[in-house]
Amino acid sequence: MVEILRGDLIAQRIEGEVRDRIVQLQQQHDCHPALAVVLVGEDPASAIYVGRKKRAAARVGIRSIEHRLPADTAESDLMALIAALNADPAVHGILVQLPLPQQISSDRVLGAISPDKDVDGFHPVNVGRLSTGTGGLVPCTPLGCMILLDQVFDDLKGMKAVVIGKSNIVGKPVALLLLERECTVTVTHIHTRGLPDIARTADIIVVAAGVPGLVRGDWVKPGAVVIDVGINRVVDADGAKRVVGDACADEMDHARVITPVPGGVGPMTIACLLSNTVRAAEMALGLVDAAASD
Ligand SMILES: Nc1nc(=O)c2c([nH]1)NC[C@@H]1CN(c3ccc(C(=O)N[C@@H](CCC(=O)O)C(=O)O)cc3)C=[N+]21
Repeated sequence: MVEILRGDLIAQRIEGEVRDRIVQLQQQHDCHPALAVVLVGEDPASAIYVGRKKRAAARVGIRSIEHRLPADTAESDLMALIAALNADPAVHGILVQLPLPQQISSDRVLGAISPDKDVDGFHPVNVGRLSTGTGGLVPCTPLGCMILLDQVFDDLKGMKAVVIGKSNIVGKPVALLLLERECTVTVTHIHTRGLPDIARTADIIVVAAGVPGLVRGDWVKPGAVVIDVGINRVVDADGAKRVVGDACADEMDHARVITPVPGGVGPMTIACLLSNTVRAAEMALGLVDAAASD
């Protein structure tokens, strides 16, 4: 019988650890970690995610400062806000919610965030550090996936991992983290020829393709572990709205472990955002080095 790995429960444990570190920072350094969340436009899904991040920050004692800008904001105005947040010593983390409206270049915006405040880990300096295994702030969803795998395995060395999806926010960074742990990593995507056969070779499948139910039961070797990053809003045959992952959850009985959607990777992403914010505050105080691996 497949084990359902409850990310929401592990996220609660991480939140507890983050809360303890914040108490230390407050008592020993009079430091109050703060996260600036920038939301441009009215995308309803983005508004929901930002709301979740704010509530989670409040639970652990992180001050969250929300900046809501209209959908027609000029790139230069957003850049000016980022410059002000970079310069503000009371702000430890900056998150610009993606996607951005089309008149704004997300590459330029992400590149303008100070790498030391880049709690998403999307700045090219942090991408470079990740690719050379020299620390930096690591993207939240990939970090959450690795913590989930650490619940299953003592050591990932020598495992065969297949990543499905090649995005900058999940597929590429999670592949680098798996490689750093000495997995043999194959990065694939929806255009990969023979994808089911490749997936069947995997001990670990991480799927972040944004295609509901892409990974079928017969893509998964018996005993494999499936980390499902997909969050897809679908309408059932009976008209009910549901959130489903990129794997067919009801075809995974022969797998060793699968992460549920919702309640799997999503809550881990938020817990890792909180943990990155505390790490940014610790870095600002000189308590940890940006080059440290944790
Ligand atoms: N700069 C930036 N950083 C991000 O990290 C970022 C972003 N932009 N844009 C959008 C995506 C999406 N994302 C999610 C976070 C948590 C859940 C989450 O907690 N999901 C719950 C609820 C799912 C639901 O019902 O909607 C779950 O999976 O259990 C989902 C999605 C962060 N993102």
